[in-house]
Amino acid sequence: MSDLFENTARKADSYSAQDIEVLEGLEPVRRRPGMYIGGTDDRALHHLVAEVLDNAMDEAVAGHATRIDLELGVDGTIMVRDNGRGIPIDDHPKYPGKSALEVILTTLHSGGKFSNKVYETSGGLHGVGLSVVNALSDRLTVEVARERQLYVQHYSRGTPQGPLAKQGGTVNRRGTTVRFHPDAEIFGEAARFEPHRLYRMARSKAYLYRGVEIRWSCDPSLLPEDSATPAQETLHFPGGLLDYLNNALRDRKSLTRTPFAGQMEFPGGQGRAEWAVAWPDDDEGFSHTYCNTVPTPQGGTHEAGLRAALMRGIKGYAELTNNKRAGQITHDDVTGDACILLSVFIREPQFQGQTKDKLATPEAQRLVEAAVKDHFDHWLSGDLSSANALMERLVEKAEERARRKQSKEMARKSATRRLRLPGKLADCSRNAPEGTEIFLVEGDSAGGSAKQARNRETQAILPLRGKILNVASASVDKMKANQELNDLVLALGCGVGKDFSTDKLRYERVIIMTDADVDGAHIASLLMTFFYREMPGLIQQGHLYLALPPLYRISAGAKSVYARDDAHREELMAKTFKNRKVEISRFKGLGEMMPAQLRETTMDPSRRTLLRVVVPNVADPEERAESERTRSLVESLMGRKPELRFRFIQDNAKFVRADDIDV
Ligand SMILES: Nc1ncnc2c1ncn2[C@@H]1O[C@H](COP(=O)(O)OP(=O)(O)OP(=O)(O)O)[C@@H](O)[C@H]1O
Repeated sequence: MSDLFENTARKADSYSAQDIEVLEGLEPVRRRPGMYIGGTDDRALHHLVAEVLDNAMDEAVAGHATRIDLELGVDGTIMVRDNGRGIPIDDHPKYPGKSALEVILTTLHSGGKFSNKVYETSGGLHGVGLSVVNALSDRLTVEVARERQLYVQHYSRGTPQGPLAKQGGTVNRRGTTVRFHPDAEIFGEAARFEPHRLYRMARSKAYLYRGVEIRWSCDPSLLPEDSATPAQETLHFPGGLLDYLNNALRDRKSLTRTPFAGQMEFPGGQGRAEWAVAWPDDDEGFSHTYCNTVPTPQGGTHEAGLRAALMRGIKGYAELTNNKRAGQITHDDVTGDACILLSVFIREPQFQGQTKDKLATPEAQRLVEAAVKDHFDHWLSGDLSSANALMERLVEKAEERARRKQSKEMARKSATRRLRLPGKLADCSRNAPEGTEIFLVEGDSAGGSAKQARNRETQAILPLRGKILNVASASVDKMKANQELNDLVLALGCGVGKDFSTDKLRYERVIIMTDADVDGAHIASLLMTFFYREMPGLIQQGHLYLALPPLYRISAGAKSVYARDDAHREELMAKTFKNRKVEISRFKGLGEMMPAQLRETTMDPSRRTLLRVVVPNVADPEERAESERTRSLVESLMGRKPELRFRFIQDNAKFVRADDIDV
């Protein structure tokens, strides 16, 4: 033991300035690629291409390039070429003797998109994309054709392999070409680009900006035999997002004669939005949104703006046509099953993270909503038969939902009547399970206090008499004959074993509330074992909780506080009542507490602490081993030794994650 302390002490001693690393240049990218491209998996690998393609797109959207080539070579090399201005190759004023190109490729946060001077709206904004791709490629070559000269520089893992070299004159060429091959040290030997993903990426870029032609090509040997992805295609869509939508829908039927599509400049040169929305008859919707041609798979403020405009338009139309049935239509009815394409171009967008999955610019919501709203109103009133067909479907959806809800409530009510609930259950008065809870308490006297302490509307009490049967060591017949367990199953309503279904669960939360002593812990563990074996779904879906009643009341003068256990008591005495004379009373059980105390400490949702009971999920490969461990632990603990059980509960209580604690 003392050796251990000495070693630890020595380690602490030797922790000094020399342990503090400062990562220079592109080293942090290679050391922590996840921070820059969200991981090293397939998605991250393809993100490299997006970074380079986005630069070419920015150049096109800014009006300087009209053509982009994207090529996947047989050895997995990517080439992106544009006919734009070309990355500047003159010396950078801050780094004499180094070209701007080299600075861009070897320095994080260098770029021309921090202001709106060179690019009005751009997908790039952090000035790291190209340097990150460079850092994570074992080979990268840039060619820049500017002012009739071709310049070339080679890199490997972020380091230049020679100076920027003049390669001679070019008459017809201009623009930037980047060729790179991802580093297997980072992405693994098996990492491969998937042609169909790259093709789709190129195609959506072409849809997003009509002014560009993207030439896609890939070595045919890389395509699977029956692949729908072409080896070569020139992508150019003068119809923009409407082309995109028509292509995505193909011959699926829509509720309206034409999709709702349009584009609009934002006032004051703040950018613009383009959209295309269809409501397919089959209700199989999707939503693809973009900002400055960067896909935002998690949506964001621009998408929220579009959804709000559509919702407001529908509500307005319902009012205009005096449609009384439309009152219950929700956002989800309007846009949940729609096919949505939205592309915005705005200055200085704010995204979440370098992979830019979600747009966070707050104004985007207002801008998009205002841009779309009038168009939508006109569109609805311009084709009444389409508008009415759409309204009819939305009303149907809302009514269907209301019917389902009602029948669920009815089922619960009639189930209550039919079931003849156990006589000792003090049920709550609310009919729907949402927001309700049932407390399983130990014995009639605790049950009495709990009944007085509860909120009648949402809290039900089921007192269980004495120790319930230990299901881990009982036969099925014995279990079926057990009155306490039968009452419990009846009260919950959700069935048991194979018949279990959370849909029928009569309460949102099932809370085990036993005394804060060894006996209480034993009963709690018996109940948990029962649920674990007979209603595992109840635990997996997060319905089972443990209440944490106090064991002590500590008071001095008018002030009193409650402590869960001995350690908590000591902590409170030291913190709250330093050197003061205190009176400590120990509760013999919940039945001894005043209802007001029980409410305040254990039952009132706004003041209590609950522990959610969690188990590893056997269906999840990563949790399977852990799940197996839990199973054998329960089996072995629920046999003969109460002390072990008590420890089991305490240990588990300690391991509950913070987000599982419901205060
Ligand atoms: N194809 C290109 N044509 C012209 N300039 C380019 C091109 N690619 C990159 N650049 C210049 O290099 C700079 C740095 O590019 P990089 O990809 O590293 O970052 P970014 O695009 O500014 O921002 P982000 O990190 O968000 O992608 C750009 O801002 C632009 O000035």
